[in-house]
Amino acid sequence: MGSLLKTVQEVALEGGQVPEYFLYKDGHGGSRDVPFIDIPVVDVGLLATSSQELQKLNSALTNFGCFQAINHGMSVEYLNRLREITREFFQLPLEEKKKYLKQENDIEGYGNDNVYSDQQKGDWNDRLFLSLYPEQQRRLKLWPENPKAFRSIVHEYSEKIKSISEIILKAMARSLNLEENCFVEQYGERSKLNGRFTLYPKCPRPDLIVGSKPHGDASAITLLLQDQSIDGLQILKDNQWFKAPSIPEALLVNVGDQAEISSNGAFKSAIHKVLTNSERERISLAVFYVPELDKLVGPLEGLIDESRPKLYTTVKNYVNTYLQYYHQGKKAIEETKIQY
Ligand SMILES: O=C(O)CCC(=O)C(=O)O
Ligand SMILES: [Fe+2]
Repeated sequence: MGSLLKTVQEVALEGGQVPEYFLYKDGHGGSRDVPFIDIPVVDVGLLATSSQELQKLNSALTNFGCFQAINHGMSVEYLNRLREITREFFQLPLEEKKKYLKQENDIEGYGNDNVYSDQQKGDWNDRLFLSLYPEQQRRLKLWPENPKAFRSIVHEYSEKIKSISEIILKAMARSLNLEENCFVEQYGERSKLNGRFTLYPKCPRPDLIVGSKPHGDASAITLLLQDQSIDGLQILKDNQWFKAPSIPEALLVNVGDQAEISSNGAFKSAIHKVLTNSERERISLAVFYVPELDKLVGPLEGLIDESRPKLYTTVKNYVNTYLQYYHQGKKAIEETKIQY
């Protein structure tokens, strides 16, 4: 077992028979033939002053588990530059990318899924996973020196995402009538940002192969920069799959399992998946806001009362728990729910 020996990009380039490891039974690649969903658009610049915008945020996170964040202080040209740099990294020769190869049983670096069992099915993507923040925790050896601007632009993006996520977490608290620092304090001053740059190569059998399996994120919140031209991301709402639109100037922000837990279920971790495409490759850049490892994350006091008891147990280092369950095909969030 261990890591896949080849990258998905290599498998895609070789052509021929796709390894069994990627193939689901008929139709399990998911259907493209589903409607788009109108995910609410929230103006981040208005969250501090407009109660209407705050209400919109609350309703989006309650009903969809996500929103499209606009007016966050980054121009579309800047976001396109990040998309470009992501694409450029994956276009480098394999030998160059392999300098940043993820070691077995590590999660940081360039690679794809660790293989834990014979039953496991592979996601059709390669990625570069990097710890972005706090700065002292960066493993610069795994940060590409090519494209040349990679390190500086990703450094700058980390700082921007740090401040945007704090604005959002504070607004989330206020939208629940809580003191604005409730979430950020629970997650800790040294909460982490992890970046996941992903490439979904062209896929020969989109009907049988999945880009990313259905999942909720293990983060508190995730800020996702989607490919500006290729769709593929789908969101589950009321037990139905919908296509998530990509808005060039927006970040798609979703609730992860840990904000569902802290909000005592007021906000729902958005279940999502990614389809594959035979025509064009797709990239994305997800940044996960993850609490400090030794912080206790549980339903906030102000959200527990007689009519709404504590619905989740308090967790610590949830990402670890999440991964253990994930590889057994189970959902960690389900295991944290308290049954009354
Ligand atoms: O590629 C995407 O659009 C989504 C990626 C994702 O869900 C993840 O990295 O957790
Ligand atoms: Fe995700």
